[in-house]
Amino acid sequence: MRVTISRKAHFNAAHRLYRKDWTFEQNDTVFGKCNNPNFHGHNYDLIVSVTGEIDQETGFVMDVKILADLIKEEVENKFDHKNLNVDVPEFENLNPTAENIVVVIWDKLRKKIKSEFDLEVVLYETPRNFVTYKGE
Ligand SMILES: Nc1nc2c(c(=O)[nH]1)N=C([C@H](O)[C@H](O)COP(=O)(O)OP(=O)(O)OP(=O)(O)O)CN2
Ligand SMILES: [Zn+2]
Repeated sequence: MRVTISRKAHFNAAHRLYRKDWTFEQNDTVFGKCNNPNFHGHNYDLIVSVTGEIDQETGFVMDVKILADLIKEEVENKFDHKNLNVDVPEFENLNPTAENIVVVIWDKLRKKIKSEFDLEVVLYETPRNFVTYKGE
């Protein structure tokens, strides 16, 4: 019997969507206002879901406090109030789109969560735009 537990989290970050190897005009055509050289920000919301068997002794799939601390350490402390392009090494040469951000977050968490658990991350870039990654 596999059950999913989920934890919501939040971070605020700035970014610019562009490719360093394209001209400003090329970037403007593809990324529009998101190519603003002065960056812009989002209030990102995150839902991290872990699926696994219920431990018969504890009744937990995983202690949600452990999951919350992990998200704080691996995501919030590294991304909150940061400029993703400038401050976060993973995006030095990777465009910080919602798609790329969710994969970076999933990779960070996957390394810290036991392989017996499935992991899914949903990232809201705006209240209406969100992406999902589960390692497939
Ligand atoms: N596939 C993607 N498309 C877009 C991404 C992305 O990460 N993946 N990102 C952006 C920009 O980051 C942009 O800043 C999004 O903001 P905005 O267009 O203002 O967001 P909304 O759609 O929620 O705003 P509306 O008011 O509904 O226009 C763009 N595209
Ligand atoms: Zn944006």
